[in-house]
Amino acid sequence: MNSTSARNNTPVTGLELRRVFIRLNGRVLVDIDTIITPGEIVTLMGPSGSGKSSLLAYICGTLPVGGTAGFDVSGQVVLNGRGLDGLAPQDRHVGILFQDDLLFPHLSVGGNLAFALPSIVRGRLERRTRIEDALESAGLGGFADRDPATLSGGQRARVALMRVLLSEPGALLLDEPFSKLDTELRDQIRTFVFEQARLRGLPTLMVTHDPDDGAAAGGRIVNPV
Ligand SMILES: Nc1ncnc2c1ncn2[C@@H]1O[C@H](COP(=O)(O)OP(=O)(O)OP(=O)(O)O)[C@@H](O)[C@H]1O
Repeated sequence: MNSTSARNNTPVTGLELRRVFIRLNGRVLVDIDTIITPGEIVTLMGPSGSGKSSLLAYICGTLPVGGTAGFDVSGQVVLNGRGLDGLAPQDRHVGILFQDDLLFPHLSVGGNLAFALPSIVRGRLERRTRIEDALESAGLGGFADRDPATLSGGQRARVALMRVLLSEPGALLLDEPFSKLDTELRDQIRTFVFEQARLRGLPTLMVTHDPDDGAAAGGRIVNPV
């Protein structure tokens, strides 16, 4: 399924959430219809249990749908003109950053990043160069052989972001990725994440409880319903 602008027939770029409804046991958790444009950061705010993470899971293709305890969903998710519904999570090209950095403890920093590189990037040298460039741009030049356990919280957060970006996503989802960082670090990492999202023109949807995150993003603030 393709998405085109009615006016000039050019593909719509960005992340479109078309009349997305998510219900759980008859309760409407999400009712949203919006387009997040390239480089735009939209903040999704709402109380605990209001369906924010469920919406992100739906976009990623990991929401358990149907069955006795499942969610009931309708609508469409379209990324840069390509419909995502029905695609496996790994085929959607949507990157997500969570509250926990989820770095693999048994791999080096470089090993963690290598894991994310698209398989089309072949050749040891090319892979190594991409990893080193990513670390350099995160202010972590020379960290490839480090054990993640020896990194600070801020360094780990930067590696986690680079791991997502190396997978070359078409959109970025942020599920409260700053909430476990202390205030000063939180400001730094938040600024870095937003800079990278804008630099790469990624439509970005950020879930948060914290109004400061929304203010720092400086964009639209939406609610699940
Ligand atoms: N796998 C699941 N199976 C059944 N119910 C679920 C599942 N995941 C979440 N829920 C329920 O769906 C509702 C929405 O949860 P969700 O995690 O999307 O909310 P949230 O707004 O992200 O909450 P929080 O801010 O606390 O993370 C809650 O009532 C939750 O208990």
